[in-house]
Amino acid sequence: MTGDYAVTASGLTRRFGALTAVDHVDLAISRATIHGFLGPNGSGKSTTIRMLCGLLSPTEGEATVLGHRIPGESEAIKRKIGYMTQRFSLYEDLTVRENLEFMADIYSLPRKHARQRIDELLEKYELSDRQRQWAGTLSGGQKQRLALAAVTVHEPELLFLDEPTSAVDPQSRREFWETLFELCEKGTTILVSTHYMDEAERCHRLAILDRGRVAADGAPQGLERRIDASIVEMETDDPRAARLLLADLPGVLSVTQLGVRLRVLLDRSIADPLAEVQARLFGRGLRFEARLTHANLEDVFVAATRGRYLKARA
Ligand SMILES: Nc1ncnc2c1ncn2[C@@H]1O[C@H](COP(=O)(O)OP(=O)(O)OP(=O)(O)O)[C@@H](O)[C@H]1O
Repeated sequence: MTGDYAVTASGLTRRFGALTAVDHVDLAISRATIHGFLGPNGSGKSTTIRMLCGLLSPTEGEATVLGHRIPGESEAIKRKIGYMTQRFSLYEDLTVRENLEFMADIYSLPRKHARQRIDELLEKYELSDRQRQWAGTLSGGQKQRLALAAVTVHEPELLFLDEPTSAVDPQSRREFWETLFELCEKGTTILVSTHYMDEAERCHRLAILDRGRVAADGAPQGLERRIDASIVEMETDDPRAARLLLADLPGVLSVTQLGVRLRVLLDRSIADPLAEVQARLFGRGLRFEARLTHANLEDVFVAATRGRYLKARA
């Protein structure tokens, strides 16, 4: 079975003292797909990735990465993967080219092959004319491109990208994702963590992590169809008052304001969510219009985490 999958995990768990950072996570990531990890700060995304890279030992559970077991075969895994962190892990006082040469050296690429590969990557990531510039002086988008070039010098079969787009602008994010799809089409498997819903939506499959557990797992469109909540969208002349009235209605998971519109998520157990919302607002001096609507990925995230994070922000 592991032949079909680049990564499998069963009951993968990591504790730090009393804290369970990753709590019995199961995974099956097909080869040549993009698999997303979506989750709030501290939900265990980085810790899971670090275990799968062989950098951190699990407290419990099992996993295979490209057919190798972790943690026992971590050394074999490290040669076949690329791992890019939020901070890009570049050597700021080396030049762009030296950063790539250093990585080629780590992976023992023969000198001639390394030179060709580095030229190819500099061209591909539009860094040829900056190859003698210190990496520390590059812009955020350029650093990101160099970091991706650096972790793909040895043409890894599997890429772990831990929030790779958190420090770059929307245009760079878009271009970065186009590159990920190109790599994926050529056979690379990618596991990417993100806080952005639009990025999560682009993954072939997605795991939503919450407090170390997989709270939902599947193709983004499937998750939207199978959501465990009802959604009422409404327009009102006093969104703030309506939001306050709805926030404590039993069964309401979250109320999000979008200009004059409100998006209300209610527990699936409520038989007639539209009637509940209307009953709460009637006779309160508000003008409003409400309707049931389809879920988007943010709704799935809120339902999977039972509104914990949006409610906390409201
Ligand atoms: N080495 C460590 N020692 C102690 N606690 C740790 C260690 N590494 C992570 N943790 C804790 O484990 C939990 C999960 O952290 P992790 O970095 O995996 O979350 P995350 O989902 O990647 O968060 P973010 O989105 O902020 O990067 C956090 O509470 C964190 O403080």
